[in-house]
Amino acid sequence: MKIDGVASRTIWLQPDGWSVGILDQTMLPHTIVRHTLRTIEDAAHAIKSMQVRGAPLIGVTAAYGVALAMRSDPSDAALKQALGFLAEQRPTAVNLRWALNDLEITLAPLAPKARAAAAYARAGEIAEDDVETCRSIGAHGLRLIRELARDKSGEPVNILTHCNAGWLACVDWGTATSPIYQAHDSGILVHVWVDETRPRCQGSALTAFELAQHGVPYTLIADNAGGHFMQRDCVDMVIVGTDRVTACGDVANKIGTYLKALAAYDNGVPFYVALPYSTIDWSIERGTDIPIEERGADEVLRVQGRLPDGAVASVAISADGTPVRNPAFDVTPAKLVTGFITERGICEASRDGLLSLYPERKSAAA
Ligand SMILES: CSC[C@@H](O)[C@@H](O)C(=O)COP(=O)(O)O
Repeated sequence: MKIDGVASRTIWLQPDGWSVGILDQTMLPHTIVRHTLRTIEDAAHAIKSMQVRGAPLIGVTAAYGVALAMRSDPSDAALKQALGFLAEQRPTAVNLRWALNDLEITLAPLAPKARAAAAYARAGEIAEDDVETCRSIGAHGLRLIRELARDKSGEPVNILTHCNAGWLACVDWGTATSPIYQAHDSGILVHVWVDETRPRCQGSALTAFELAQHGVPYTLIADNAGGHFMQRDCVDMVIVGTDRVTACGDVANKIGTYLKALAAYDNGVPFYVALPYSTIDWSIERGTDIPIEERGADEVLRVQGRLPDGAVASVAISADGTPVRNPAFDVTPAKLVTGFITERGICEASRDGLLSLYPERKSAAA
């Protein structure tokens, strides 16, 4: 997708052929800052500090992190350490572990001297695969939006989304936003309700930014406003992303997603979750078994924004010493999800639904 009219990705190999460029998402929307990752520590820091974030992008960054590690030490011990170190940076998005597992399977059988080149090649493939996967998610989701548009008599289809499951969370296109971009590009009128998504404001800082850059009409709303707009018939569908879907279809996503799903259920609004195959955790049955990341109190106690003089600053919004809990994700039970939009098509949010699209998993999931 584009920033200021220039085709951009969230992560790329630099022209030197080994260091890795990223867009720093902690500085958006106020400043466009790009960094270069040169070591595994740089990659781990980028994931932990959320310079890169979003389930698919975390996975791609981890893959490049292994490549950077193999460049300096391709031994068995270094490989094991790199995989363990990167895995512990963020616990909920299963794509991180999925990518590391893939790299382990690719690299472990190789002679150490072959590992760095193989790791770069595989990281590049994972990145390209993510682009194609997200493009396909969009093509399938577009059918749903097109159907809704038929009943709108020229009015826009109103889609609510939570957090950022856009191209900034992936390499390109996004998961939840890909159907929206493809609908917009094919001339269907769409309008997006963008949840602010406290505490880190991925909605106001990132989703609003990327929709504006692509020219998609949107309105930013406070997190608590979604239910109100659903009651007033202002939301035709909800599309969100996810960090992990269990084998029976429970969905972990950014904190607050569950409340949106409840409101959608109560108001008969279709609630779709867009995801790539790498987000399905076939080893977990119930959403309650998904590890939920707890983040620092400052994210709740403070907000970051731009001051009148243009400087970006963080300010306190609560009294010093205020006790805080800050779970970064919640779980939406499958029964509240209308369907999954995947790169293979759309299915019911259930074990049978998932297996209808991924029949090769039948023996593993039995
Ligand atoms: C396609 S991204 C899907 C999810 O990763 C996204 O909705 C989300 O919750 C991101 O959380 P974040 O904490 O910003 O990494």
